[in-house]
Amino acid sequence: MNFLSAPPLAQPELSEAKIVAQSAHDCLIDEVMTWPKPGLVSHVDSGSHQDMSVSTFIKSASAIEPFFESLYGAGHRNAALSELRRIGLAAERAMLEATNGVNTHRGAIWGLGLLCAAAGWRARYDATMSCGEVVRTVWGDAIRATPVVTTSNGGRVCTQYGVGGARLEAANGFPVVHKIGLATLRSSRRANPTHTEAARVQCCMALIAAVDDTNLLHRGGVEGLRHAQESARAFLSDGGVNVPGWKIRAAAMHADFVARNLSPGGAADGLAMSLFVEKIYALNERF
Ligand SMILES: CC(C)(COP(=O)(O)OP(=O)(O)OC[C@H]1O[C@@H](n2cnc3c(N)ncnc32)[C@H](O[C@H]2O[C@H](COP(=O)(O)OP(=O)(O)OP(=O)(O)O)[C@@H](O)[C@H]2O)[C@@H]1O)[C@@H](O)C(=O)NCCC(=O)NCCS
Ligand SMILES: Nc1ncnc2[nH]cnc12
Repeated sequence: MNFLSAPPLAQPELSEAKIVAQSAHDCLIDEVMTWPKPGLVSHVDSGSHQDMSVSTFIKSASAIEPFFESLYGAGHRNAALSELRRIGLAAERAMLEATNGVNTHRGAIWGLGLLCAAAGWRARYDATMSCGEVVRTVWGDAIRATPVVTTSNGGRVCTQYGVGGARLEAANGFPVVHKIGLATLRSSRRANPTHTEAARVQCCMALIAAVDDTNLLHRGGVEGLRHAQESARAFLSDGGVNVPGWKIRAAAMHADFVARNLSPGGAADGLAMSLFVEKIYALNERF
């Protein structure tokens, strides 16, 4: 259906919006409760971070959940990016209040927020499109037209190193989330349906190998990014989580990233987003 000629506005089913927001929240929790993720915060330790722990992430995830519901509603009424931005900025303020000023989930608010809006849009207009395709088709041009913020860590390194970062990933419809993250989760689950944490670790490693993560560039420059990507590729080509001893190898990689102060925050967001689209497509029949 052409969404510009859609019938008069219908209110989204409240339960759909709540289920989607709760799913986004649960995926953030599943992400942080995954170990070993190199350099990242988990229930085991705080990785390369001094100012946050698992409890900071749990508080942050609860604080931002209501905004995912609003973003679903905004997508359902085909709102412009400026409206999504207003809700996203309010979510960032709620996150900072809950964490005493620590940036836990800015990238996740952006990515999961747009995907929640896409879930609302596709529930109303065209459920055959993936959430990523919806983001690209409906809001992609507006995202591209938004100037790069030169004051954020991500914005600065995007300008310095000529990478696209979180903005371009979104404008392109989150190809890495769908082609790498979701694909890795699905193949890991097929290979070993009961090893749920191992599937998340494998997904995180595949994303580290593929993403030009602006957090890695911010903390380690090009050398840090390359080291992280090569370490993740070596982990995967040595059999990843499908061979005995994988946890020891992943834990050693975690210790190496901590020693180098590297943190792939963009890949962590990508893991939460991959878990989210997997969940949404599985729930699809209910919507
Ligand atoms: C357009 C925005 C995404 C702004 O992005 P920008 O690049 O300008 O700025 P950042 O906020 O610095 O970066 C965005 C975060 O996205 C994650 N990320 C990194 N690389 C990628 C990638 N290649 N693809 C996708 N996502 C990526 C990453 O998030 C994680 O890191 C955060 C911690 O970062 P930081 O504070 O820098 O971390 P530290 O290393 O600890 O810093 P120091 O202590 O050294 O200072 C954490 O939140 C993770 O989630 C990047 O950081 C967008 O945010 C925006 O415009 N928002 C406005 C609201 C809006 O329009 N919303 C729309 C609908 S919701
Ligand atoms: N688990 C995690 N550790 C550090 N940064 C993150 N950004 C998103 N999730 C993260």
